[in-house]
Amino acid sequence: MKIFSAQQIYAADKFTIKKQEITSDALMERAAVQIFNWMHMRMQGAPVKIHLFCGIGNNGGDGMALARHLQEHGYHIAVYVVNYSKKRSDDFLLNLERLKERKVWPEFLDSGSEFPEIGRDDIIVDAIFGIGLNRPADDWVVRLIQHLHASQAFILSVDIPSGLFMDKGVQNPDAVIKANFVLSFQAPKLPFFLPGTGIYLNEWEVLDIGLDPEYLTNTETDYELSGKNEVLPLYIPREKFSHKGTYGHALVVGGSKGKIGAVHSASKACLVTGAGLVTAYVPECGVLPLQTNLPETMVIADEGVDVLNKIKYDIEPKVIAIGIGMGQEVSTIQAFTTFLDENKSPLVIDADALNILATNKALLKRLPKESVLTPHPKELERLIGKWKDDFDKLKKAKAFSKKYACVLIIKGAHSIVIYDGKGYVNTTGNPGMATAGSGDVLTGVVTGLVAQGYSPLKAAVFGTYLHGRAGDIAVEQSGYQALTAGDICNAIGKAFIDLFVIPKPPEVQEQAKESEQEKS
Ligand SMILES: NC(=O)C1=CN([C@@H]2O[C@H](COP(=O)(O)OP(=O)(O)OC[C@H]3O[C@@H](n4cnc5c(N)ncnc54)[C@H](O)[C@@H]3O)[C@@H](O)[C@H]2O)[C@H](O)CC1
Ligand SMILES: [K+]
Repeated sequence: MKIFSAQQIYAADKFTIKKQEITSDALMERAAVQIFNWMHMRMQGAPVKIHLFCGIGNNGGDGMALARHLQEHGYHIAVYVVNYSKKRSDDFLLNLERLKERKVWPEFLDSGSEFPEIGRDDIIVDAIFGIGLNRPADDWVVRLIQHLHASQAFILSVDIPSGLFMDKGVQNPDAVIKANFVLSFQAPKLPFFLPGTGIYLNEWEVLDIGLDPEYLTNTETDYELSGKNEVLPLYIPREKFSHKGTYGHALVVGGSKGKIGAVHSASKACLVTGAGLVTAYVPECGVLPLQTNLPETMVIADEGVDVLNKIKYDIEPKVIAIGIGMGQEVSTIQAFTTFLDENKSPLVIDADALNILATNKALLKRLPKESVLTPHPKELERLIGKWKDDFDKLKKAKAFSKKYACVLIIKGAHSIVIYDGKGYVNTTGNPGMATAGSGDVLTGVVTGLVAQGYSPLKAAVFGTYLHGRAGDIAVEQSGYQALTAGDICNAIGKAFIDLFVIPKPPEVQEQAKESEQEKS
């Protein structure tokens, strides 16, 4: 699914209005009807008080039009105009008039107003600012936002939580609505997925307001979401007459005394992702544990006993994962440098190899094109420098990926794969996966995919999805706290199978759950 910028959404509006020969208020009406239907289906006429806070732009216009539909269906509403500017949009004014025609008189709030009382069990509709926010909100609006939070009522935000910018981070946390739910038009917005801004919403859903498909299909976006629909076409089926050679030989280089487990996790993940052969290259101390615990992998011992000293082998791997548990001893740094000079295979680079690259930036030039780098936030900072906010981070990450022609996987709640000026935002995964070794498994999965012939970019996007999905499947058994990297690894097979499971409609899922409960 594409993630559009604010400018692209405005352009889509224009295009749609022209092509479908409709007025802009007809588009607003569609948006309002969609929200109304969503609410009506859930509330079924319940006599809960709904407070609608509407700005004076088109987001506020949506709120006004929604208020009209709620009123027509007998809902108990109170409408407020958050009067932060004299510059009202035409469609806001039109919908204000339509509301007045129905004898609904909104209360106008400004800097001198006493704010309305809101019950804990009431519902707040937040239509104060939409994607048009372009400067920080006035102090009194910030006070209003705090007042809404203090009520503890459920907050439903229209399009985007008010106070979030589309292209910059949060400067004043008090100036942003914390939404329980966001109903966003046509496509989700980038801030929903970034750590500094995503914390302002619990859940989101997209409502289709019928923007023109021609525009939506033909417009290239800087970001897109990677869900099941996007990754399924990447899947390469296994051939009947294939053999292990078909699926590539992967080499996993890393480990040091006390950190051999990292190589175990990555190698196992590589195997269960489908690589034909996996060889682990470790210091001598790693040979016995790996041979004992992971007999399906082959092991090559470095001349170093506790750390890597040479990185010499006589196989020709299709792909090499390097860095996990490797440490940064002087001899290891030297071995890694020599390795980069001689290496011809595609690379997946993680952990200590990233830290070595960060402190010796000249080495970055020696990476083969399309190397996959998998930094967590601290490793990323060492590579690209400090950032002002998430948007600045993405800009710097894109510049880095361009400069070194590499694929970056920025690990996080929504990992983002960066390549060739574009970001692929992952949709799978859960907080249980913030656990030791989880990243080693990701490295193994991506490596396993490259071994089988996936391009590095496809391997990064698909691998990140599979890794998260495996975590989601595993957490159902383990719970968040007890989830281990081993559980994620063991669920990778199920994540593949799940690609081909067609989700049942919600009511069927509900019935299945109920009959499960009855049985137990
Ligand atoms: N295709 C769609 O998705 C549609 C979305 N709709 C809704 O329209 C808004 C965007 O509307 P817009 O009028 O451009 O922006 P806002 O409602 O966010 O209004 C802000 C308004 O106020 C000015 N402004 C910005 N920041 C401040 C500030 N801090 N203080 C004071 N004033 C400010 C700014 O110049 C704007 O004029 C979108 O989110 C949807 O909700 C359409 O209804 C249908 C199509
Ligand atoms: K809003």
